[in-house]
Amino acid sequence: MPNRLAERIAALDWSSLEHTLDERGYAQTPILLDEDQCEELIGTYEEEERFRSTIDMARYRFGSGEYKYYQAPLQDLLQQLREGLYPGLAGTANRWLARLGHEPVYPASLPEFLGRCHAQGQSRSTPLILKYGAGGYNCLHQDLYGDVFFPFQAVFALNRHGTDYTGGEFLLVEQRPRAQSRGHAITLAQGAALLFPTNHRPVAGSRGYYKTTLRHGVSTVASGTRFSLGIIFHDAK
Ligand SMILES: O=C(O)CCC(=O)C(=O)O
Ligand SMILES: [Fe+2]
Repeated sequence: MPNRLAERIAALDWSSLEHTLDERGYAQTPILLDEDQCEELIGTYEEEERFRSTIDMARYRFGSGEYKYYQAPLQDLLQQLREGLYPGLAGTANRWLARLGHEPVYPASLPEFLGRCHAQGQSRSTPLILKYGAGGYNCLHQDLYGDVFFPFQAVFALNRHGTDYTGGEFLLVEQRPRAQSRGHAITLAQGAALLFPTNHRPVAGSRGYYKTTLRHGVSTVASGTRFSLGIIFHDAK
């Protein structure tokens, strides 16, 4: 059987994604995971041996809901997504560094980048699946798990907004220097990903680029159950 996920990843229009990332800071991909693949991933949720840890978000006051970090080695689907999305994002990560006056630091491939994480003692796998029931939410946060971090991450909607759940919009809040913050509420199609900055982004100002700080979260799920998949590229301490 042809590997359709690999084809869909290979067919991504990076010049358009890069343009959108540069202009808006975040970009949605077309549908990369079909319904069966989304269901397969949701199905892993109860298979405890696949995970290295389970977090009850209320316990840490992260929100209300639960998430689980997949144990390495990742299943093919997750490995393909993580490796396949990395190179296009690394180009933008390096371009953004240049805009802020820094040298490029992100290597071209995920294995090289993970090698750096591991050399810094960050070797715990970070891709995760999240589940929120009615009333669930995720407080605004950043996912930095050590000194080495990749400046983009991806989140996939695994089920259908409006059908499987209502509410539960993805939230991205951009804190501008000496100005009020701007919020974006985003609903993703099942199987599509949002690519967004983990930490900062450069914005064009009248005297060159300045840096804004981004945080993300999820608004309250009004009804149903919402599942999502987070692809974080750096490993954790
Ligand atoms: O459930 C969501 O959409 C947010 C997930 C999240 O915080 C992440 O992937 O880092
Ligand atoms: Fe997150």
